[in-house]
Amino acid sequence: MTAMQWFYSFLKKYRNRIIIGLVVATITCTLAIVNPYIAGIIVDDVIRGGNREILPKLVVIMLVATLIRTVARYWFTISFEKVSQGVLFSMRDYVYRKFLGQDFSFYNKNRTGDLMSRQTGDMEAIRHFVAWVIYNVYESALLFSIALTMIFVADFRLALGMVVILPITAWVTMKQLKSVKPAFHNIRQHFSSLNTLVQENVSGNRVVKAFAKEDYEIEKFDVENDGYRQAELDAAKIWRKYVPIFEFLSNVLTVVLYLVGGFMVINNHMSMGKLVTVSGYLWMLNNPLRMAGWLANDYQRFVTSVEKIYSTINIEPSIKDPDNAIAKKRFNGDIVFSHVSYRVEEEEILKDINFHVKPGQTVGIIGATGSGKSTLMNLLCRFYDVTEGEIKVDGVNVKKLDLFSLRDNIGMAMQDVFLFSDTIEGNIAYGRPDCSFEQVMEAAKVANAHDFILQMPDGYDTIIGERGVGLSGGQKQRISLARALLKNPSIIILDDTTSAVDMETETLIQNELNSINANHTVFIIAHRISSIKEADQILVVDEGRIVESGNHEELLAKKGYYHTVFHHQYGDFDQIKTGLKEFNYIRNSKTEETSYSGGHTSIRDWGNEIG
Ligand SMILES: Nc1ncnc2c1ncn2[C@@H]1O[C@H](COP(=O)(O)OP(=O)(O)OP(=O)(O)O)[C@@H](O)[C@H]1O
Repeated sequence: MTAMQWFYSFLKKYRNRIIIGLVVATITCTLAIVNPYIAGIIVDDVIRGGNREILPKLVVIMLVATLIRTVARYWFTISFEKVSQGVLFSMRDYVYRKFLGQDFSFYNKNRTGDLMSRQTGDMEAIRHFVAWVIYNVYESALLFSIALTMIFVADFRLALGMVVILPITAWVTMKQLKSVKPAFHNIRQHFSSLNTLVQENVSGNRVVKAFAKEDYEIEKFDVENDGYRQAELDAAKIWRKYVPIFEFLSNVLTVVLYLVGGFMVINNHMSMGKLVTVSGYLWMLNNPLRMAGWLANDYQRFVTSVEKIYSTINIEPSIKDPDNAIAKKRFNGDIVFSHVSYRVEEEEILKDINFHVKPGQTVGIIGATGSGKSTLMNLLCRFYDVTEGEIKVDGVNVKKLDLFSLRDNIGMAMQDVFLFSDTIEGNIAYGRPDCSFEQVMEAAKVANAHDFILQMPDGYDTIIGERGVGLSGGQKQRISLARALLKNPSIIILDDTTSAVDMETETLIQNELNSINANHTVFIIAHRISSIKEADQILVVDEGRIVESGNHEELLAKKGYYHTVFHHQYGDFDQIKTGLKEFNYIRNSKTEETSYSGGHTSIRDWGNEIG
């Protein structure tokens, strides 16, 4: 399918309405011949022939024709506006769905500003084409043809003199269309870049301010802004060259008419009334010629926008539902990674990963930054596909599973927390909008968010900003955790979810999680050993490989990577033991309202205290 065929598929729905609109436009164009024609009769029969009694009748006909033209024109312009809005609505919806259906790779490659431009500026160019350009092109061509026919009827020699203009006009129009095309592509490119810059600066305004980079960003914006202005000027430079040509051609018509026509009237080859009639048709010839340049521009803008949108959405996502996809309401959470490797171009991100997680188990994943921990989970969720090996959930390769079913069974609290501009309740209930308020509260309690939410100005109804502005990092993480838990999924993925909360809160969250864990397979990605120590299985990832696995005690006994990290985080073990004894002594001798909640403090807390 070409870009134009794709566009036509939206227009098709309105074919009847467009045809009716064009029929009405035909009527208005045809009625345009009435007034000049009657003007000629008035000159020849009323003024020169003295037949005054027909004058009122002629005037009434002129008025009625004008009235019908005005009403009909109003009707069909509104009709085309409605069609354009309808086309735009369906197209915007389609493009939006396409965007949402795309995979992570699509969003890695496309800038947000570009995608925004497709949905705004490009859509507007299409709306303008449907609402205005279609009927104007039709009307111009029709008016021109009708006028030329009428002049032919009046006097074919005069008409032949005017026809000479036609091939020249067609040639100039084609030339303009061809030369403005790259200029409009350039404009769209600059518009997208400008959009991207504004979007990034608005989203990242805190970073800009924190680094006092306002001047730098303004300079960058000025460069883009100037680029956009220049692109518009370059395009204008091209099409402006053609405006005087069309203007000249339309004036040539006037000159030809009065020169040839006047000559014929003087030599009595044509009546004065006919010359008046023909000169009345002149605007019907001139206007289309003057409009030709503008219409060519608008058409080219429209073509560029359709091509841009189509090329953006005409990318098949590499991750999609397989044929005969297997869907399951609830998975047990049995997960097997078997010889899984993941490569991006030449870079091996994950290499020969093997592990088995039984339903209800908790798996801790630890490793240096950039070692591939999040990628493991991205593969499980099929945000990307493995390049080798396979991942099975409940014995079925994830590539054979229905994507919705797979992802609906996974509750993920991502490393990079994104909260919507909505109430806290709305954010937590995002995955289960039909849940009750009590369920929202329950999830918030497990995520240890309930208390701080109640302290917010409107509690659960507090509106939080686009990126959760107004909340601390730890608070955002806890809302994101509550959002993941509320789905009650069979698989929970917590990617660095408690990195920004204090140790005490983390302990509380872990205890709450432990109480609900039986029904869920849980993955906890963390840098702090404290977060994963209790896990049934801990995977130590280094440079894309699992270098160690086992539970906490087994890994310590191995005296490998995990052991080293443990000692980095907790210092000397014996010293910790002694320290813990002292700490417990101090704590027990304090009031019961010690800041460390009874029973939750462990070696790791102490380790961090002294660390
Ligand atoms: N789709 C991708 N395209 C290109 N590179 C990728 C892709 N996915 C992952 N990577 C790269 O793979 C490496 C591992 O990334 P990953 O996010 O899994 O690390 P991580 O262990 O979770 O790190 P951190 O602890 O900092 O979150 C990084 O170098 C990352 O840039």
